[in-house]
Amino acid sequence: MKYVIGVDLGTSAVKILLMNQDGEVCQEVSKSYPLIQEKSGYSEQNPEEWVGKTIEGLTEMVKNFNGDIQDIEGLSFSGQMHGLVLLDEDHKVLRNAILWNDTRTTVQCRKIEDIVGKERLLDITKNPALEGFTLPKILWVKEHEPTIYGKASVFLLPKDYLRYRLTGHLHSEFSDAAGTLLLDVGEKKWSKEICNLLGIDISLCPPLVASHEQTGTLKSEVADKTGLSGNVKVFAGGADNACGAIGSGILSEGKTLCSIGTSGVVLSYEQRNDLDFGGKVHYFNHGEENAFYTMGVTLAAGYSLSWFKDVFAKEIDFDELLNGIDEVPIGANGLIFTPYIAGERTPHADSVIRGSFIGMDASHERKDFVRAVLEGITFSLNESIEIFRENGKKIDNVISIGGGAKNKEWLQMQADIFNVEIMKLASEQGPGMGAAMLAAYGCGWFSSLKECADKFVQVSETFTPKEENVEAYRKLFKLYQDVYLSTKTLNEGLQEFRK
Ligand SMILES: Nc1ncnc2c1ncn2[C@@H]1O[C@H](COP(=O)(O)OP(=O)(O)O)[C@@H](O)[C@H]1O
Ligand SMILES: O=C(CO)[C@@H](O)[C@H](O)COP(=O)(O)O
Repeated sequence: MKYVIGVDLGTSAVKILLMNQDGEVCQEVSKSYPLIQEKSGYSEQNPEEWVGKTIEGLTEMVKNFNGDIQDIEGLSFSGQMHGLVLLDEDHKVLRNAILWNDTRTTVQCRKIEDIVGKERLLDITKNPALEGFTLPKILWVKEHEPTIYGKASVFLLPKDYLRYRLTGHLHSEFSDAAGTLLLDVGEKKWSKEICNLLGIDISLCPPLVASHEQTGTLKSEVADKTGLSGNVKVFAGGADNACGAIGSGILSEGKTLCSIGTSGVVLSYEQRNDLDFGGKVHYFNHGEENAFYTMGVTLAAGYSLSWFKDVFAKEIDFDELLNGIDEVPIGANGLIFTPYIAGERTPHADSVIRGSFIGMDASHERKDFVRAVLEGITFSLNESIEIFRENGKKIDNVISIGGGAKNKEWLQMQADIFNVEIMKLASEQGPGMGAAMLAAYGCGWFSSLKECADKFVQVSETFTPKEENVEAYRKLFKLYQDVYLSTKTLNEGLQEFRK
C-alpha cells in the first residue's frame, strides 16, 4: 500500500493527514501555534513556528507509522492565504509574517485604487483592494519599514515558505498567487503593469507553477529529522480554500462549500474566468487547472468562538463549551452577536467595524452567549449565500468542513439558516485532504482530481432544514443585518480608544 501526506498550514495550527491509496485517513496530527497581535487590527505569526511545528508533526507521524517508510510517496500543502513572508538575498526571513486577518493596510488599499484604478484592478486581478490581501502588506512594509523592504529579494506566501524550507526551492502557485492582488488571474502571470505602477520590482515575485506540479523532494536534513525518505516527492499544493474545495469534491459547476476554520468561507466552483460579481465576492484560480472559484469571507468565524472560549472558558474544550446549546431556543433568548471582532470582509469590507452582543439580559447564561456566537457566525456566512443567490446561483446543498463542522447542532443550524441540505464529510479536514489529493494526483495514482475525489471524498451525514427553524431564523437574520448599520458610526467613534 502506498501513502501520501497532506500538510494544512492553518491559522490556528498545522494539521497533517496521512492517506492511503484507498482514500482512508490513516493518521491525523495537529500542532498549534499562537497569533501575535501587538495592536488592534494587527495579526502576525513567526514563520519559524510553522516550520518547527510541521517537522514535529511529521516526526510524530513517522514514529506511529507501521509500514515501510519508502511507501510514503508524496507530500503536498494547503495554506492560510495572503500572508506576507519577506526574504532577504540569503532567503532568511526579514520580519514576522503579516497575516490575512491583519487589517492595518486601509491607506495602502486606497493608494492602490488611486494609482491602478478600481476598474483596471478588477480587470486584471478580478478582485478589489482589501486589507487582507498581500499587495497592500508589501506597500505597508515599503512605507513603514523601508530598511527591511530594501533588503527584500523575494516574497512568499505561508505554505510556499514552508515548502521552501522542506525542499530548498522557491515557488508560488496560481491558487495562492491569486490572493496577492499581483496576479493577472485570467492570464496566470504576475502583472507587470501593477508592479510598475506601484514601484514594485517584479523580481520580488517567485516563479509560478500549477498546484499538482512537483517542486522537488525533501531536503536530506528534513528527511533525517523526520524519518521520512529523501525520495518523497513534494508537490506545490494550493491555497487552503482551493484545497478545501478539492478535498470536498467541489470540482464542477453548481457545487458549494462552507468552511469554518479561523475564518469562514462560502465558496462556489466556477468554470469561467469572465463572470462579473463587481468585486462583491473574491474570484480566484482553483487548485484544479484552468478552473476558478468565487467566495465570500467572514474574517472571524471559528476565531469568534475561540476568542470567546479563551476569554470566558479557557479551561474547557470546545465540545464542553458547546454542550447544552441545543437547550437554548433559536435567537439565544433575545441575544444577537456580530462576529466583527477583527473587522469584516463580506459583505462589509470594513476594517473599523467591531463585534457586538445586542440584547444582553440579566437572565442570560454562558450557553446563551455561546449559541448567540454560533448564530452570529452563521448569519455572517449567510450574507455570502445571499450574494450568490442574488447573482442567480441555485444553492440547495452545501458541503460543510473545517473545525466548525465537528459539532452536529452547528451543522443543523447551518442547514436552517442557509435553508439548504448540509453534507458532512467523513473527515472535516478538507484543506489537508485536498493537499493529500494533489499529491496523489501528482504521483500519478489517478488520471484527474475528479477521479481521486470519487475515491477520497465521502459524505457521512446529511442535515435537512426544518421549516419552523428556517422561518424563525429568517426573522432574526433581518435583525442581525441591522446591527452592522446601527454600530458602524459607534465603532468609528471608538477607534481612537483602541489599543
Ligand atoms: N469541537 C468543536 N466544535 C465546534 N467548533 C470547533 C470545535 N473544535 C474547533 N472548533 C472551531 O474550529 C476552529 C478551528 O478550525 P480549523 O479548521 O482547524 O482552523 P484553521 O484551519 O484556521 O487553523 C476553532 O477556532 C473553533 O472555533
Ligand atoms: O483570507 C482568507 C481567504 O481569503 C482565509 O480563509 C485564510 O485563507 C485563512 O484560512 P483559515 O486559517 O481560516 O482556514
